[in-house]
Amino acid sequence: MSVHISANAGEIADTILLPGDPLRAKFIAENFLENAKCYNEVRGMYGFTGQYRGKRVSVQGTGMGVPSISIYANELMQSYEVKSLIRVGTCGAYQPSIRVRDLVLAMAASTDSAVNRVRFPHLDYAPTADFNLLQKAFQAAVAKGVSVHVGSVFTSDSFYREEGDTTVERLTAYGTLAVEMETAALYTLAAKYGAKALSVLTVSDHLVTGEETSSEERQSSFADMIDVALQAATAE
Ligand SMILES: O=P(O)(O)O[C@H]1O[C@H](CO)[C@@H](O)[C@H]1O
Ligand SMILES: O=c1cc[nH]c(=O)[nH]1
Repeated sequence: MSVHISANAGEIADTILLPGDPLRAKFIAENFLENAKCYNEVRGMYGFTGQYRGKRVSVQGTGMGVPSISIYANELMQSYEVKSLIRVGTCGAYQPSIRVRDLVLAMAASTDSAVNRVRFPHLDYAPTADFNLLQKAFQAAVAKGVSVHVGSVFTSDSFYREEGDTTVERLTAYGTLAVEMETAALYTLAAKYGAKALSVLTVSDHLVTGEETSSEERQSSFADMIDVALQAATAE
């Protein structure tokens, strides 16, 4: 057991999917894994372990934002020796060439979170994805015929921005693909523990064009994202 996860040693696979929403963890376990068993309900942050194409895979909700995912990522790697972590989340697109429902593979993450300024007081650390996972996810997305974009994302501490804030415009001008709230922390912690990490994101809304997804569209694009993530997680 760790502070926020009630699993016994050995109950969590060394490969894990990490949705922000704990109900998405339950949905993935029930619809994509075989013989899934729940190992965590602490704080309603569900975790399950099952099989995907004969391989053991877990799925754990992380909550929203850098502090919340940092708790789960730390405990999964420190107490349960998880080695490969794939975030499956939603993001808001910045670039006009990206459409809602597209997939974004986060190669790198900028952030306005202060955690790395505390960790590295004299430099700007560059949190990056594991290349091998990124390559496998890209290949899986292309093979499925999914519209996929690879590049940098912005991990923001704020879902709602103040009036007059020009962050979106500046990051868009510098080629950032999309905004979400966890990837920079996940990549940094994976580097600390010598683990592999990747964020596979579905575009749920567009911050520049205003385009949005319906709940039915979200469901089917989630399926593409989860399929791509599971293929990347389990490919030899
Ligand atoms: O869909 P999830 O994984 O929760 O990710 C995105 O959605 C939440 C905001 O609505 C933030 O956690 C953001 O990163
Ligand atoms: O963090 C997020 C996720 C989806 N859409 C946004 O605008 N922000």
